[in-house]
Amino acid sequence: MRQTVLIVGLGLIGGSIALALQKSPQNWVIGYDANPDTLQSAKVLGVVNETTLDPQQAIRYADVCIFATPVNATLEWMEKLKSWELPPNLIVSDTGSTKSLIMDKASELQAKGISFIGGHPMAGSHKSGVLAAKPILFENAYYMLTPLAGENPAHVDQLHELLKLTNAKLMVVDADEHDHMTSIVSHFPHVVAASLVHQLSEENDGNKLTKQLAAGGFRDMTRIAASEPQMWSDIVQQNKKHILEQLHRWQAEMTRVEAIIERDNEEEITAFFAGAKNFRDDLPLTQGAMFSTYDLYIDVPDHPGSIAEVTALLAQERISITNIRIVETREDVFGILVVSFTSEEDRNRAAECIKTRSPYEYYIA
Ligand SMILES: NC(=O)c1ccc[n+]([C@@H]2O[C@H](COP(=O)([O-])OP(=O)(O)OC[C@H]3O[C@@H](n4cnc5c(N)ncnc54)[C@H](O)[C@@H]3O)[C@@H](O)[C@H]2O)c1
Ligand SMILES: O=C(O)C(=O)C[C@]1(C(=O)O)C=C[C@@H](O)C=C1
Repeated sequence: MRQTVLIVGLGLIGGSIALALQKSPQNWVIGYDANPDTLQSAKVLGVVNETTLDPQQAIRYADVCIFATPVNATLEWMEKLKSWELPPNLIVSDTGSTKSLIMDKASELQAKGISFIGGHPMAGSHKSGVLAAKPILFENAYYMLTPLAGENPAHVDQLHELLKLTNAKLMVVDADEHDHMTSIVSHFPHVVAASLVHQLSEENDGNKLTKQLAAGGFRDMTRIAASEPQMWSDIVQQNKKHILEQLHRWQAEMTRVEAIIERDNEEEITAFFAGAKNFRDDLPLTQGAMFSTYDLYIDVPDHPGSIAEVTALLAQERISITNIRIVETREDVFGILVVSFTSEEDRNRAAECIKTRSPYEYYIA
């Protein structure tokens, strides 16, 4: 079925959806963004088929409209829709990280005969903007849809079918349940990461050496503190109830940890870490293909050709690499080479190849 899709907000998420939808020649993607530079880049990079400066006009030709704007801006756009002239059978969706307030607003739209099906792909990055957009961002990630009771099932099916191009795992959930679940797996961790960075910043005021010592542990715990501030401000405002609930649980947890450390009982302290490790080891951490979990860390020396040597060995074994990057563990030392694969099997084969055919050490995180 030929479809015209209007995407409002062409950053990391809107741009990635636009690229994924263009995999089918049946889809024609029109893009709008409040930032003229983003709009220009989206056009030049082919992130969309066409751009518009007037979404109110462009929506008249759309079958589907997706808002991929920060969640407070999405509410504003939804309010505007009420007075716009819309085509019959238009399906409106969004990609927002919160769902309750957006679905409350969707009920107001439904009362006016506008079909709004909430959406949220559970993949992303601390990177933002159109330049970070990738068509594979959502591969294998969960993509939640939150249709209202009384939504036209044919519309849900149509949106589901369209979004299959993202290769995400689509599922339907209740909006409040969504906000509860995402508060612990996503929203509250962003608050904790930002607070840890604030804590380091204060410590660093006392001793400037402190931040130089931050290594892998601090980096891994705080990567998401580099995310887009406006986006997270909106999310925290919209999911205040559930985030505060998690924060109160965290305060109780810190009191519990404080008591464990005070008691100074080795067995109890080890059990505290072991309990967390056991649960963490079994987590089905699903991520977009861009951020594959099948990573191999290889300690390569800082001399020309060492990276080429590793990639050549893997190529000889016909093992495909999805990503390759260097992680800096220290400012003054050449980093660790992180090679990503699409499956555990490929990573195991690569590990065997590095072990038997190279002098380098490797580890799997
Ligand atoms: N970043 C993630 O990891 C992630 C993952 C899933 C869902 N989301 C959600 O998707 C949405 C977009 O996030 P993102 O990461 O793509 O952000 P982004 O900052 O990369 O992109 C947002 C885009 O929206 C544009 N914009 C801002 N206000 C606008 C407005 N009023 N009208 C039109 N355009 C406007 C910005 O110029 C920018 O290009 C947010 O609602 C976010 O909660 C983000
Ligand atoms: O990977 C990251 O950096 C993200 O923050 C992505 C992340 C998450 O918390 O997992 C962030 C917000 C979303 O709504 C979905 C995914």
